Amino acid sequence: MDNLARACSPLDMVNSMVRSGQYDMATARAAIDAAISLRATGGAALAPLASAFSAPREMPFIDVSSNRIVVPDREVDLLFVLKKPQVILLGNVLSDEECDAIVAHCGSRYTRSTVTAEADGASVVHEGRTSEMAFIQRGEAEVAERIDRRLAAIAHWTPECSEPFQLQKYDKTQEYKPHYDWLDPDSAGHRSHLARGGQRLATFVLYLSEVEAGGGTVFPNLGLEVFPKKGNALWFLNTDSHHQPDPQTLHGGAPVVGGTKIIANKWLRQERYG
Ligand SMILES: O=C(O)CCC(=O)C(=O)O
Ligand SMILES: [Fe+2]
Repeated sequence: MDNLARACSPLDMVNSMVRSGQYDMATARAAIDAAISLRATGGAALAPLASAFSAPREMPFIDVSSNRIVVPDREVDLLFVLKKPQVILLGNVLSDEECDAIVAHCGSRYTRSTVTAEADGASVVHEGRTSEMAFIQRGEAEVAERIDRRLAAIAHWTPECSEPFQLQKYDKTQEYKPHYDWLDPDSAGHRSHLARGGQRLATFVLYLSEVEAGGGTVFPNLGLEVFPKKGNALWFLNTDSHHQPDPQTLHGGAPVVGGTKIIANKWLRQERYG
């Protein structure tokens, strides 16, 4: 109640409770919802108010019980599954035409890629990420909306709880050195990003171009390298089931040796991202 009075966000409080190791996600959410209800009624009674949290369930998930995943507008192939941390390669997620349409839509709007500065959360150029990037905002392109809905169906997670597509274009020698996609709750700079939509629970990397040589997505701690293939999508969970960062998810984009690699990132958040 004190924290609520000091206007900490409900999500911040839930994440802190879970990090303390004393509560699981569901218990922490229920406790914060109850405290909010109590506060709204002046402490008189527990009114059944709507939850402060918008996410539909605890974690996004992909159904791996069958080798084909059927979503309303496509049949997707399950190519491999790594159990822990969960890394899944999906085939036939996008058609060639869809990949080309997304790339064409972004045309020449790329700028040098940035990373989030730990000190203040600013977007800064970094020697570890030498690619160029472009964004597709929500509602901007029909093809992006369609793929957004498809990914939402595959991952059982509402598109509202995800970031807009971020494209990355790597020419020869360009790379993204190993890093984490999760936001670090102990970094002042990341906290402002966490305040908008919460943690990045899962990542989709959509491969939009064929690459002649190099450019694999590498996981140094797992001894894994996934090579880009147009229309495929790589998925991994960035956190455990309690939404806590998983250090095993260290990954990067290896230098491109021949051709141009273009990917679209889609990050699924804990809460509505807007
Ligand atoms: O280029 C890749 O394969 C991975 C890109 C990546 O990890 C990122 O943009 O966060
Ligand atoms: Fe990444």
